Amino acid sequence: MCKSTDGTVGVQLDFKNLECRVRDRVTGQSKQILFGISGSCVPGRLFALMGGSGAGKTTLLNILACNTSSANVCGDVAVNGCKRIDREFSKSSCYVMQADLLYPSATVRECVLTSALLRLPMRMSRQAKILKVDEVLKDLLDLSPPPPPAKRLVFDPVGNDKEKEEEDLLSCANTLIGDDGIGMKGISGGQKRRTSLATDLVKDPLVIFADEPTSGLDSEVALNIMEALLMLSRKNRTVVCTIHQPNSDITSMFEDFMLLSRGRCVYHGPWLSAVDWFAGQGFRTPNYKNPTDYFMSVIRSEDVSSQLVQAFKDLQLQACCCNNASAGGLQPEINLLDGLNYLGNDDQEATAAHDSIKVATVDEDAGASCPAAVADVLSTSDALQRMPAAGVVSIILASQSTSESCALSQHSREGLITMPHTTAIVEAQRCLLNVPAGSQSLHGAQSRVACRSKQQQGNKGATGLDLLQVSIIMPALADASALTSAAAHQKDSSLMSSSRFSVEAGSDDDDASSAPIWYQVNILSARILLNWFRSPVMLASEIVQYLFMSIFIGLMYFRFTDDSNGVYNRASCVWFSLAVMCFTPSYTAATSWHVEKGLIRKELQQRQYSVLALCFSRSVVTLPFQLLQCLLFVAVMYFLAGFQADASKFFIFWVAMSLFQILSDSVGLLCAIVTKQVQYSTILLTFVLLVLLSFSGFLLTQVPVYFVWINKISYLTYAYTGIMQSQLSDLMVQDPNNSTQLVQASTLMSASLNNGLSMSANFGVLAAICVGMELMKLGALQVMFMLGML
Ligand SMILES: Nc1ncnc2c1ncn2[C@@H]1O[C@H](COP(=O)(O)OP(=O)(O)OP(=O)(O)O)[C@@H](O)[C@H]1O
Repeated sequence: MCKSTDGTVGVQLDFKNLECRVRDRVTGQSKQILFGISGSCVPGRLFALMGGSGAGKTTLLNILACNTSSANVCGDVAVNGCKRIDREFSKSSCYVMQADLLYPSATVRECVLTSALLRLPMRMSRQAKILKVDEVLKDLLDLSPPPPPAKRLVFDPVGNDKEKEEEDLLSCANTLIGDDGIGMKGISGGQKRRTSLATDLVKDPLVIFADEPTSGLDSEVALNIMEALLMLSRKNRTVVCTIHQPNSDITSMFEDFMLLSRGRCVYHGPWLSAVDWFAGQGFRTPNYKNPTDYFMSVIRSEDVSSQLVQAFKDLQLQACCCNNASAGGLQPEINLLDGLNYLGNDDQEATAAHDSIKVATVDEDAGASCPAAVADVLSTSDALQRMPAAGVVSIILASQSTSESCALSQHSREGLITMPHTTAIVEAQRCLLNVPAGSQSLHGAQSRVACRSKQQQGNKGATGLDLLQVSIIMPALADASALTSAAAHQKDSSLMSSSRFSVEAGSDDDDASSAPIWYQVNILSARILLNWFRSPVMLASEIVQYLFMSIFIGLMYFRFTDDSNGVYNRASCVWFSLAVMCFTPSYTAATSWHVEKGLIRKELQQRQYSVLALCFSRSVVTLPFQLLQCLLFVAVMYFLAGFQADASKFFIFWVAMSLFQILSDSVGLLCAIVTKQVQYSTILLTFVLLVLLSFSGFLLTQVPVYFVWINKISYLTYAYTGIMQSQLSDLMVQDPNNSTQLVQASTLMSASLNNGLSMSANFGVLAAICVGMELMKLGALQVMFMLGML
C-alpha cells in the first residue's frame, strides 16, 4: 500500500490472466471476450485503456471495478498485493458511468450533497458533509494540479483562463441539472459529466474507474474532464479510464496505457514507451499523427493485431527468461548487472521517461550481498539521480533455489512492465512507514529497505532470498521525501492480511448503507419531494386527469334515479371510477420507474441506501398525495353523480378508493420492476389490469369455474363489492316489478354482490392485499437487484 506524504493511502491494482466468458444471446454458445489480460494500475498515475469497438474495454473495466458477476470471470485481481475482497474494494472505489445519471430537477449542489449525505459516514456532521461537497465542487474546477512531473502535459493548469471560470462547477452549483428531453434547460454536457464525477468523489474513493468519460463531449470539454481525472490521479488516486478517440492533448496526459484488440492485450506499459514499442514492431508513428489514432488503425487488421499480441507476449516471456537466466534456475547466486535498464534504452528515452514509471531489472554479482547491492545500485545509479518527483523503480532479484525459480518464473511472466506487488508490502510498510514524512531521505529509505531485506535473509538462514521485489514510490511532491514500500519474501504474503486493506479503506461503520433506515428514508423522501415540486408536470398531469375524469363521470351519471336503472348506474359508476383508479396510478408508476431506473440501479449498486429505504421513502412521500388526489376525485364525482349524502358512506368510499389507488400504484411498479423496458411494462400492465377488471364482479356475474381463481385474486372484486355493499345498504328504490312499492336496492344486485364476504371483510381483504403487494414489490425489487436484472 502506498501512502503519499499527505497521508493518502494509495491502491495498486494488479490483475493477472483475466479471462471472461459470456453466453451469446443469439447462438446460446459460450463466447470468450477477454483472453489472459494482465497488468497493473498504480496510484498517482492516469491509466488509459483503449481498443476498438468491442475490444473488451468495458468488460475489463467492469471486472476491475467488481461490477460484473464473478461467475464468468477467471483470473486474479490483487489490491496492494492482497486478494481483492469485492465488498471492501467497492467501498473505496467508484465507477463513473458513460451516462450521466442525475436528477434533472435537482441543482448541481443538491445532487452532490445527496450523494454526500448518503455515502459519507454517519459520524460526520451534516456541516462537514456540506464542506466536503464544496471542496469537491471546487476541486473539479480547480485543475491546478500536478507538480511538474509532466513536462509533456500541454494543458495549462494555472487556470487564469476566463473561459474555464465560466465552466466552474461552483458557479453553476445552484443551477438545475435539467433535461433537454423534457424541455428543462440546465447545465452543459461537460458540467453534467463533472457533476457525475463529483457525486462519486464525495466519498473520497482511492480508485476511480471511468468508462469513456469523454464520450459525447466536444474536445474542449473532453480535455477538461481528462484534466480533472489527471488532477485526481495526482492526489495519489488510482485512475483507470477507457477512452475513445482521444485527441493529442488528451493522449499527452496518459501515463500508463493498455491497448486491447479483440479481447487480447496488444500493449501495456508506460504511455511514453508505447510509440517505441510499436516502432520496434515495424509500426513507426508517422510525424504529426496522433499515436493513438495510428495504433488503432494498425490493430484494425486482424493479422497485424495477432502479430502484435504475440510480440507483446514474447516480450513478457523474454523478461521472464532474462530473470530466470540470471538466476540460472539452479544457481545459488544472483547476478547483478551494473545499473538500471530502462525499457527505452537510449538516453533520450531515459530523459523523456523521467516522469513515467521506471521499470528496471537488476541482477547481482555472484556472491554479492543482495540487499546491500540493491541499496548501492539505487543510490549511485545515474538513472535514479535523473529521476525527478514521480516514479517507481521495481527490481526483481532472481531466485537461487529450484523451488523458488518456479515461483519467480510465474511472477515474471507478467513482465517487467506489469510487475505486481505480490509480496509482503504490509510487512515492509510496518518497517518503513514509521519513518516520519519529510525527514527521510531517499537513500535512507532505500537503506531501510535493504536492512529489512537483510534481516529477512538472516531469518531465512541458508536458503537466502528467494524472491525480492522492491518498489520505491516517490510521490509527486516537490519535497519528495521518499516514501517507500518494499517487499520481502513471497512466503510472507500471509502477512498481508486483507483486513489491513479493509481497515484503511473504511470500516463497516463508514459504510453509508449501514446508516439507519430512517436516515436514508429522510434523504430520499426529501429528494423525491424536491423533484416533484421542481418538475410538477407529472404531479399536475395526474391531478388534471383525476379532476377531468371525476367531472366527466359525475356528469355522465348525473343524479342517479331511485329505481333499478339507478342501481345499475351506481354499480357502473363505481366500476368506471375503479377503472380510472386502476389505470392512472399504475401507468404513472411504471413510466416514472423507467425514467429513474438507471439512477436507482446505480445508487443501489453503490449501496447508497437499501431497497427497503427506497420503497419506504417512496410510499411515505406518495401516500399523502394519493390520499389528496383520491379525495379530489371522489368528492367531485360522488356528489355530482348523486351517491348517498352520508358522511360515513362518503368516508368509506374515499378510503376504499385510496386503498385501491395505492394497490394499483404497486401493481404498476411491480410490472415495471420485472420488465426491462417501458414498452414491455405497458403491455404487461394492460393485460393484467384488463383481466382483473373483467373479474371484478360487474362485467361477469357467473364466473366460469376455471377462472374462479382470478376472481379471488382480483383486488377489484373486493373494492367493487365493498363499495357497492356500503352504497346500497339502507337504500330503498322502486321495485321494478311493482312501481308503487320500494325494495332494498341490494336485492337487485344480489348476483354480483354476493362474493360471500361482508362489507368489512371485503375491505379487510383489500387492505391485506395492499400490504401483500407492498411486500411483493419489495421482494421483487430485491431479487431483481440481486440477480443483476434491474
Ligand atoms: N453479456 C454479453 N453477452 C454477449 N456478448 C457480450 C456481453 N457483454 C459483452 N459482450 C461482447 O463482448 C465484446 C466486448 O464488449 P465490451 O462492451 O467490453 O467492448 P468495448 O471495448 O467496451 O466496446 P465499446 O467501445 O463499443 O463499448 C463485444 O463484442 C460485446 O458484444
